[in-house]
Amino acid sequence: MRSEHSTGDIAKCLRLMLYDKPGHLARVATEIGNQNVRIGDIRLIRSGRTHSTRELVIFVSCEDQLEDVIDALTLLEGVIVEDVFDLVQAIHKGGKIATKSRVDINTISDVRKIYTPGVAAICKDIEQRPELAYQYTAIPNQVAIVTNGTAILGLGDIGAVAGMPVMEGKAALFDRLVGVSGVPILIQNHDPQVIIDTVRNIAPTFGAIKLEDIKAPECFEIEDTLDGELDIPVLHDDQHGTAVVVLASLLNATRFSGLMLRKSVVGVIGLGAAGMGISKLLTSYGVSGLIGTDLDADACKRFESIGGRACSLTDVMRDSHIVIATTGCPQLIKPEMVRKGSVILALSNPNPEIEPELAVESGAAFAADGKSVNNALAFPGLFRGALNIRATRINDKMKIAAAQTIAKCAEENELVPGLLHPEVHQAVTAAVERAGLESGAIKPW
Ligand SMILES: NC(=O)c1ccc[n+]([C@@H]2O[C@H](COP(=O)([O-])OP(=O)(O)OC[C@H]3O[C@@H](n4cnc5c(N)ncnc54)[C@H](O)[C@@H]3O)[C@@H](O)[C@H]2O)c1
Ligand SMILES: O=C(O)C[C@H](O)C(=O)O
Ligand SMILES: [Mg+2]
Repeated sequence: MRSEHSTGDIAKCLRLMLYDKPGHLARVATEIGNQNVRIGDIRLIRSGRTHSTRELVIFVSCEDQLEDVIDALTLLEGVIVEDVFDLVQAIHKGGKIATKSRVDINTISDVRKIYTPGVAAICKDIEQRPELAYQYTAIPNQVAIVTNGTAILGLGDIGAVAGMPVMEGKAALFDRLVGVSGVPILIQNHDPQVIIDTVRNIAPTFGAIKLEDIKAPECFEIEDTLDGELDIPVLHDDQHGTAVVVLASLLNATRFSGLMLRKSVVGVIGLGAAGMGISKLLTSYGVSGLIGTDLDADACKRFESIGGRACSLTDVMRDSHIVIATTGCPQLIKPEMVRKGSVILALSNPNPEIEPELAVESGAAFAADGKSVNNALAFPGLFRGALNIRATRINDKMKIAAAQTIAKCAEENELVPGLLHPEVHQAVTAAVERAGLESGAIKPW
């Protein structure tokens, strides 16, 4: 019987002991399908004489649906549900990152070279010529990922420690995609001055600073002050990484739909960190028809100070060719609000303001959510490129070059390429290096 639940994206793993005879696995799969549940990987764990054990990944929408699947399987002859576990929890056990040695330590002579007394000579060399730290330490490849936990995804102020899994995720992507060592720094404090002082004091450890999930308006003061004071790049990913990937997707969306981006009315819903970062980069790119809305009057004022026009949510939805939502409010955009032929980027994570499929069913020409239009397409190459040329900052020319490159890497009819596209991060790195060198974003040594 078909379940009343929708198909979901919570990944669970079932460990099943099954009769090992032809067709039995198919019956199990059919029963799971009858519950409106998709199946992912299937792995053979143990093969016995009469029974085998398999692990099946399934995607459910809620715990009740999982219970329905288990109940249905339990009723099938020759099926024993041995275990059920949550794949997301499983992958987080022990954390996702670690600091590892890059050198072999096999003999005591190795120890004397990498550690005391040999290391002292390197320390003295760096004392004499500080720039040698860029040759003889990990500093130029390390990026601090700094949060105070005030805007973790769209979950709000859940605290810095609760945000650690996101910071570890960003660090894991840094390593995997561009070989940068990302180091989470959790600062449990709301006072912008404390964040500024802390980051300034630890900055010598790093080649760059990535601010993450710090809410508006504090994020603006923190970034502006640190950017002015430090001679390494300081970039708030939620503002600028997001802006780059939005610009990339709009370059493609307007190409596909025949709109002219610079002449389009772009409506921004949610004028916090992401909304303002996006608005500033679009303005710098030459978009002049920016309208926007926020529940907070000060956020609207800030938007107007950069040339946007604040109005109501209804006005934004009615008047915009392109709508970009960054509010953290799932389902804020109702189907009846969607303007025919518009482009809708509902970017809040973990859940968008409107599901892209629903937006398209409701008349949008293109729609995407924050899982695909995600700043992880931008930040690895932005930082890798800046570190490679020892840039002192990541300027708008570098951001626009990154966006144009991401847009070019997309396949026909894709707004942006997949995150694991083999070339995108290398291509963005090269574009950022070029734009940084051409625009003088480097410090003379
Ligand atoms: N896809 C991506 O790459 C990406 C990147 C950054 C942020 N985001 C998402 O964007 C959302 C916001 O993040 P942020 O860092 O900008 O947070 P933020 O707290 O700085 O800003 C959120 C803003 O939305 C406004 N807002 C809240 N509810 C609203 C409503 N109903 N109508 C109008 N405005 C409303 C708030 O007043 C605030 O100004 C989060 O869900 C986050 O996951 C996505
Ligand atoms: O973390 C993400 O997936 C993107 C972005 O930085 C966000 O805060 O939502
Ligand atoms: Mg973020």
